[in-house]
Amino acid sequence: MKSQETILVIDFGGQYNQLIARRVREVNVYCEILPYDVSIERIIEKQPKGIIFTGGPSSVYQENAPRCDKKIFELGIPILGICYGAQLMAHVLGGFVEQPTIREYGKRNLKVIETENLLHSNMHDSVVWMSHTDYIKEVPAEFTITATTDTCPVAVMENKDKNFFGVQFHPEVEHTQYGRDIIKSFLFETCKCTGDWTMSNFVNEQIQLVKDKVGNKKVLCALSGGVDSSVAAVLVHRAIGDNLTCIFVDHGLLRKDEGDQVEEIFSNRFHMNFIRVNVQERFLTKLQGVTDPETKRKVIGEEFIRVFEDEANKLKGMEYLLQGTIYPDVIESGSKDGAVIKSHHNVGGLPDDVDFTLIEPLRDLFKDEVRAVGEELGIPKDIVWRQPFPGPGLGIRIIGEITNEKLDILKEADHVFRDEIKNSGLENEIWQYFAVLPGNRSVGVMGDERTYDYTIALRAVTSTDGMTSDWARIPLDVLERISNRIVNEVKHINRVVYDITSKPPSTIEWE
Ligand SMILES: Nc1ncnc2c1ncn2[C@@H]1O[C@H](COP(=O)(O)OP(=O)(O)OP(=O)(O)O)[C@@H](O)[C@H]1O
Ligand SMILES: O=c1[nH]c(=O)c2[nH+]cn([C@@H]3O[C@H](COP(=O)(O)O)[C@@H](O)[C@H]3O)c2[nH]1
Ligand SMILES: NC(=O)CC[C@H](N)C(=O)O
Ligand SMILES: [Mg+2]
Repeated sequence: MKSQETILVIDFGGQYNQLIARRVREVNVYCEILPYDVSIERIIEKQPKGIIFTGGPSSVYQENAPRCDKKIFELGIPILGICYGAQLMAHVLGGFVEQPTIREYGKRNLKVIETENLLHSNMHDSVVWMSHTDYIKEVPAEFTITATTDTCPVAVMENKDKNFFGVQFHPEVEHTQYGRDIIKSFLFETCKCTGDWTMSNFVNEQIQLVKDKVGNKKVLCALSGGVDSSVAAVLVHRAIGDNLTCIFVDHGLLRKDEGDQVEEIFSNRFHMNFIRVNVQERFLTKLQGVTDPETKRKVIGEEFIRVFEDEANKLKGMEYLLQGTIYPDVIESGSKDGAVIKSHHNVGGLPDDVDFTLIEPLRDLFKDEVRAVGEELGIPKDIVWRQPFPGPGLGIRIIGEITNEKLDILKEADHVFRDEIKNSGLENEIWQYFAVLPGNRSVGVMGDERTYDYTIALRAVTSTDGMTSDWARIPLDVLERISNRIVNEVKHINRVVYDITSKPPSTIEWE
């Protein structure tokens, strides 16, 4: 049972739901996102201090629009509705929502009529960010309108007695001038949160939870040497010591020399049971002829589990599987009514028949929070700040079929790229950087000869949590050096391109 103050974010399918969660957590208040049709019992069980309804693409007056249980308004818990969430609140409590002739997208000037709970006097007439078609025409009884815009008669509505608030704009996005203050005001003034979500509390609580759950039984840890699984392993090792055995799978889709480096670090620097399994051929055979990205992910996800099962059989008595799954893996693998962006091998890519009980202590955390836990646990900085590397590895950085030849080319090109980033001192400024082999060939000329060879795409992004990202502004002379070195040093590459798309609309990995 979690002891910290909890805010529930009820998901109506909005684009910014994760941002809402981040805004809450970054002021040290724990929150969880739940689907709109979550049962009222589940909500009560979580004992939330407050509830936030997200935006969403539907219109509340449509027959099959997503709605939550009406009883949510009878729990005596403060509710903040954002956009669709505000419209839903108005609709359910007896107001009126309809489609106007003018839509509102982008920045608007908020005119404050009354500075009640949500809007302190310093928020007068500020800029807010809107993204809606429908609007609240009439507020329910006992609600007052506290702010408007030129085109929106109800930009903020409040029922002070019940602590219900509706905002038509999006306080969670940066463009809303006082967005953070509005959310803070809801959390600290209205919900009376104190901000008790800290990483040291989290660590102690998780250690206790793992002890209670596992007792004297044995746990197998899927360890990649990456940030998430290293943090998960050290945390669980604190709880159960030598009953933990880490399995590192070398599936042949790792970067140049990575297998040896991980083995070296974990056998020498950490005092944990560590086993490296070399199953390069096994994975490549399974992946033969596979070109579809989702199929690749599922094949890799399944093979991971089969390898863990084989190892567990050898070791005997392993009931639990510890994975470094984090929140974005879960979100991107698809929520209810949300789209499946890509099946992360450790979540959506898992086979249905898994023999283990999973332990995933980091499942609710964003990447920057995982890093904070790592620091809290005293894990060396080079591991905590290592760039993320996906479990399916180079398998999802080779577009189309994976062959030994393509793997060798990609490993070399990626190595040059990383080496040059390091040489230019940009290592800590870029969140993630790697090479991709798109698999197409094009014509070039080298030493007066025609070539018909592969292209390498470079991908480098800045981000805080991997949920959104921008392409890194690598200086042109650095790019030039990288390109020169790759075409000179890596056989079968005659062209280098740089990916300049943000996420969204792209994703960080190409598959
Ligand atoms: N080669 C591997 N061997 C064993 N387990 C792995 C391997 N690759 C991934 N996993 C498991 O899958 C989980 C998810 O992989 P993911 O890459 O997201 O996390 P990570 O490797 O721990 O951290 P990072 O995101 O920093 O790379 C890992 O936490 C780990 O439990
Ligand atoms: O362990 C993982 N298993 C996966 O299947 C997977 N797919 C993407 N990633 C990593 O997640 C972050 C976001 O990636 P995308 O923008 O490509 O979805 C980036 O950091 C990616 O490297 C994965 N990690
Ligand atoms: N962003 C939203 O939540 C939009 C709500 C609703 N679909 C509208 O267009 O008004
Ligand atoms: Mg990884």
